[in-house]
Formats: sequence, C-alpha cells, structure tokens
Amino acid sequence: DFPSGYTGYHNFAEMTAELNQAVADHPNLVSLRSIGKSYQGRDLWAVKISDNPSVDESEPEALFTCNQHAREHLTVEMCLHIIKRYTDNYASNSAIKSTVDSREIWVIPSVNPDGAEYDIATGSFRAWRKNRQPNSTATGTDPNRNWGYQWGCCGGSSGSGSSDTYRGTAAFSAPEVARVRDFTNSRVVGGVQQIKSHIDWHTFSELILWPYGYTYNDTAAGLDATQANVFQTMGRRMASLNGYTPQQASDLYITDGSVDDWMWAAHKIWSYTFEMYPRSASGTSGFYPRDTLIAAQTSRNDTAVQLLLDYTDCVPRITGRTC
Ligand SMILES: CC(C)C[C@H](NS(N)(=O)=O)C(=O)O
Ligand SMILES: [Zn+2]
Repeated sequence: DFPSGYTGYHNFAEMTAELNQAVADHPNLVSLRSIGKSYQGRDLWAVKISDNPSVDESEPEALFTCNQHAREHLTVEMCLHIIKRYTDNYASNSAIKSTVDSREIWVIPSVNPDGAEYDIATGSFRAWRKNRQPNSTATGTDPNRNWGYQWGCCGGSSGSGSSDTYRGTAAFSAPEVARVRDFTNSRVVGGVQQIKSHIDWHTFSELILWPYGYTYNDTAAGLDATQANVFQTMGRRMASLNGYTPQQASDLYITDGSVDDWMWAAHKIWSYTFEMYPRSASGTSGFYPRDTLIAAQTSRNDTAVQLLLDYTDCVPRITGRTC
C-alpha cells in the first residue's frame, strides 16, 4: 500500500470503490464498465459521465486515460478528480451541467493497474513504470511504446526486455493497451468515431504535448499544416490556463508507439499528453509528490479540461474553422 505521507492516493481497491461510489451517488449521470482485464487479471475500468448514461446518445465524446505508467500515481487522482468534478457539481454548477448534458465523457482511471499495484506492494516505492507482463529477458512492456502507429519505427523505444521503454513483441502485445484500443475502436458508430478529443495523463514536467512523437517534423503523413495549427493553438490555449509548457511531443524526445500518435493517426482524435506536476525534480522523486499536493495539482487542470470539453464538438473551431 502507499506509505505514510501518501495515504491520500488510491490503490486499486480504493480506486474501484471510488468508482462504484460515483455510480451509487449519481446513477443518472454515471455508468461503470470493465473494458477487459490487465495481464494479471485486474479490471480495466471505464466510467461514462453523461445525462442518460445508459443510452448512447449522439453527443460528442471525450476520453481521458490515466496511469499508463505505473509510478505516475498522481494521474489516477487526476482521473478521479475529473469524475468527481463533473458529477458532484452537476446539480449546482450550470456550466458543468451543460457540459455533461451535451457530451459523453469517458474516463479510464488506470490503464496499468498491475504496475501501479506492484509499485506500492512492498510499502516503499519501486519507481516501476511498465506493465507486469513477462518478456523473454525480463518483465514489463511500456504501454506508451506499444501502440500500433509507427510502432518501433524511429528509435523512440527499446527492443530490450529490461528497458523501461521496451516496446513489446508486437504492437498491442500488452493486453492493457489492446483493451483500450478495442474500446476506442468500439466508439466508431455508423463509420464515425464518436470520440473527438483525448488527454492521456502522465507525470512529470508540467507539459502539454501533441502529435506526432515519432518525428521531429510538425507535419507528416496524416497530419497537415492546418491540423498542426489546430493542435498548437488548442495546446497553447490550454497551457495558458494551467501554466504547463506547450510543445510537440517530439520536442521533448522522439517516441514511437505512443498513444497520442495512434489516437490521431487511426481515428483523427485530437489527442494530447499532459505531464503533470512537478516541473522538475531530482531523480525519480518527481513521481512521488506528497498527498497534500493532490488537490491543488489536480484542480489546477480544471479550466484546461473544460476548454477541451467545450471544443469537443469541433476542436478546429479554436482556429475559427468549422467542422
Ligand atoms: C508522452 C511522451 C512524449 C512522454 C512520456 N514521458 S513519461 N511520462 O514517461 O515520463 C513518455 O516517455 O511516454
Ligand atoms: Zn508517463
């Protein structure tokens, strides 16, 4: 479990209980489903927040994914905060109500529950990043190198099983990644992807990142100058709201097989990575902010999340375009 100073974080059981409580508290706003199992058999939970949550209404959809990387526990708290904010405030806040009434919001609070549980299993942190799937030489695939667009193309991942950026034996070889892929694919209704926007939450460095990660070029196959301008404009506007630094993912370093590249290339979902607090740290301590910081560092993102939800019907509208 989490050590003292960190007991405000949710382990898998506590997270699951929180999700069930959200359904109990707001049955008319929240539905909960498992989109499948992790390598070790833990449920990959997906929450849907909307009016009439049991009905697939033709409303624009947004997706938030958290905890691809095990040690990035603050991101689980970010996803739980989004769930609470858009449910507990529905009755009292008209902006929240109109967002929930006009959108379908999907939240996957932990993509990598096995890794997260492994990181805290001994009572002191192990700085574990990957999932817990064995490979030929070691353990763990990096979920954020296992997605199927430009997988392993460009030196942005490792082929060595012991590496923290091990890409897996094939695209989507990690069951957790394959399940989130399947869920996303299932949101193609009548040939149209209903999910229009996505944030994948990570820590740390306080950055807002957009595709592509596999190339330094601002434009590449499937991402033209107009679309790059939309990514930049929305990214910069969100950064002006949370104080993070906006940049193309590859400006940080080249990554191949990342979720953002796949979400955009496969589905034209306006997909961002948010690297949360802290801005910098010595070594791996940056992954472990004390629990006293959770409230401030999750609510810090409220207006950026709201902006993306406001534009989820047509993200290019941020540049004055129509859809
Ligand atoms: C999304 C990419 C560009 C950055 C991310 N950084 S992290 N969260 O692993 O430290 C990663 O390496 O996957
Ligand atoms: Zn990460």
